[in-house]
Amino acid sequence: MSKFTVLNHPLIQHKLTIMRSAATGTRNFRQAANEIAKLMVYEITRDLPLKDVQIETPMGKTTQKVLSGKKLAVIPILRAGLGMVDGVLELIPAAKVGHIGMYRDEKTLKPHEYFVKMPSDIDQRELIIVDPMLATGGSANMAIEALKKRGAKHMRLVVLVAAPEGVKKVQAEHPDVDIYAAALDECLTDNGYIFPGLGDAGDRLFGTK
Ligand SMILES: O=P(O)(O)OC[C@H]1O[C@H](OP(=O)(O)OP(=O)(O)O)[C@H](O)[C@@H]1O
Ligand SMILES: O=c1cc[nH]c(=O)[nH]1
Ligand SMILES: [Mg+2]
Repeated sequence: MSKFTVLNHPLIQHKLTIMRSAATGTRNFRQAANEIAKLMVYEITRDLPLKDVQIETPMGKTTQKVLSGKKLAVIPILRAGLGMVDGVLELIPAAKVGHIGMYRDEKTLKPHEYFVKMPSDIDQRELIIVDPMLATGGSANMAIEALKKRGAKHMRLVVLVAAPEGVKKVQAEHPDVDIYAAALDECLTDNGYIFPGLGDAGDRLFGTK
């Protein structure tokens, strides 16, 4: 079974409350999404491998640490996942970005894939899949499947708000994919929205309601 971790740093909780509030407009919603993504990536990259390098400071020679060059890629699930990409890239500016487009049918809640464009070497990269919402888990599962079909081997899923139903579904179908969330909410509503959640993340990020 994969790990499910809630990253509840006080700054993350504070910014998530801003996102949840119906009074928050597009600009502040978008800013908070990127800031939380950045804080979450800071937390989940604690285990990145380091290697020794010889450098020279103005005072003389020394051996110090740098990242060992593990290759990373950020994979936003469109549209709403785009709202987290800039935050991640602020900390990992050299990461490649692969896009996967999915929309959820409003009536059936079934996900539909409409776009996939990945870096050619995703089989050799550690993938960080980002999407603000993990509701039924259908979209995340289909995205992970699409990545595995293209050779991806190592990936983690980073979401802002998760519903228990979605966590259970991804863990059941993809026990190799660890999940990180800023919050685990109570439940899904009858029409498949997370409660208390933050509403429709894509619409709030892009002002399309
Ligand atoms: O866990 P699920 O039940 O599949 O729901 C979660 C999905 O729904 C939202 O996307 P949406 O379909 O609204 O597309 P959008 O990002 O274009 O708004 C969200 O960003 C997730 O991708
Ligand atoms: O609460 C939800 C569930 C799915 N997608 C969203 O944007 N919000
Ligand atoms: Mg949406």
